[in-house]
Amino acid sequence: MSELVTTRIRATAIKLGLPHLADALSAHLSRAVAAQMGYLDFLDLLLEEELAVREERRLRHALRISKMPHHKTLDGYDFFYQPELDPRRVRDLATLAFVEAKANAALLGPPGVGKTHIAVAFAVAACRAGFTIYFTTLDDMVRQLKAANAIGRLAGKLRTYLRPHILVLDEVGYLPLDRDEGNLVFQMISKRYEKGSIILTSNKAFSEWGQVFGDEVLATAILDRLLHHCEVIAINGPSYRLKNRLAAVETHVAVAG
Ligand SMILES: Nc1ncnc2c1ncn2[C@@H]1O[C@H](COP(=O)(O)OP(=O)(O)OP(=O)(O)O)[C@@H](O)[C@H]1O
Repeated sequence: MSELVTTRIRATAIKLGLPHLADALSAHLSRAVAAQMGYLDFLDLLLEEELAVREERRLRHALRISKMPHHKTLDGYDFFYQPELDPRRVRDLATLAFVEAKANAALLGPPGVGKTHIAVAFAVAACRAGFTIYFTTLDDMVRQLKAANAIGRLAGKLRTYLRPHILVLDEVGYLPLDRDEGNLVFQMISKRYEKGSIILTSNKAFSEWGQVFGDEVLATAILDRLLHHCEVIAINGPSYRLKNRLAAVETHVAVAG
């Protein structure tokens, strides 16, 4: 192909918003010539690669704006460390049927068992599948909603938590809320009810949520909406944060003995 035509295709690709195709054209041409590729295969290769590059860019952007603290996946989760947790159940949930159904998932258990890890793994899988995610701790969300409410901007701020397909609500129960704060959480949960998924993590049993939200009636109303369509996973095991420390102590005891 003449240099003139290549230059024209590159310019057209840029005008059409296909910058990767423009960049990679020469390299692809050489490969196509070397492999004696047919016209259709060549076009297929160009379009597939443009799509892959776009998808990668979309994913990077979506992960960045999700505010997730990391992007861990189930591949990095050691199920042997939590033998009471059924890996099939967790992997089933990672297929995201509950997200399609606009249902919720709750991960309950003591500190360090990997509740956030698994919540993020679900969210990363969902992000790959094209769902939008927003990650927050309960405490941070309440602070943001309170500040917005104080200046008459509650409705706008609520939208941050209502818009994404999935809201990851981390660390429910770590700090108790007063009744007004609990009420802000209720507003968010009732507006999301059957409209979008919440994946939450909590170190408190549902029976203790009255203390978390500063009011038994309010906690019941929140739980009623949250649990109507909800997958609950309880992880009862040791903290992974202590794994190496416990192993070191055991070695020390064995050596000393
Ligand atoms: N079974 C596991 N396999 C691999 N890594 C794990 C496992 N469990 C936890 N971790 C890791 O241990 C650290 C703590 O886990 P994570 O924050 O998910 O726990 P958590 O249950 O949410 O704790 P907390 O309630 O204190 O926030 C993270 O780095 C996480 O990736």
